Amino acid sequence: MNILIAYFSYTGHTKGIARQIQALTGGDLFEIRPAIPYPQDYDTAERQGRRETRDGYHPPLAEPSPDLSGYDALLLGTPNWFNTAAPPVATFLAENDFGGKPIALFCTNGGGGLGHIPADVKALRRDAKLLDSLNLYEDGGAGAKAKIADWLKKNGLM
Ligand SMILES: Cc1cc2nc3c(=O)[nH]c(=O)nc-3n(C[C@H](O)[C@H](O)[C@H](O)COP(=O)(O)O)c2cc1C
Repeated sequence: MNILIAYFSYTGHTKGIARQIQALTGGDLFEIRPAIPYPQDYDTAERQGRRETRDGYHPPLAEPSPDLSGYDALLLGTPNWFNTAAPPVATFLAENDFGGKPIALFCTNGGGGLGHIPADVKALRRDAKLLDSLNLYEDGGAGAKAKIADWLKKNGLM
């Protein structure tokens, strides 16, 4: 099975999870990066993120997405930003047609869990066939690998 692992990460937690998923599945990694990176100062980035999520803004991305036609499933990673997906992930979703292929979300958060991320993803892409989502606190801690493996197995991806 050909798997694409696409993710956005600001402070590195979601990136770390994406790498662990890559090690377990052998899938291809794609980092979703906004054309203009978020400011390094956390508070400034938070203010910008608050504005963008409130306005439903889709920031332009730095690179075009890989050709999705060769993949059987998409594992899509985002931090919880104000209970929704980070804006670059919203751009990625809005710009890409998955043709009904399965999408499994993985999310890292600061205590708010998945928020309404799955429902928001579904609203952006009505054609999406959403599998079970994975939800980890910050970098997932010591138990992350086992949780990731369980989630992959439950979704038939490992
Ligand atoms: C702009 C911004 C908004 C955030 N909003 C939330 C939130 O609403 N709920 C929550 O649980 N965590 C929130 N967080 C914390 C992140 O979801 C959490 O630290 C996550 O693991 C960061 O992933 P990353 O390191 O891949 O960027 C927010 C962080 C940022 C920068």
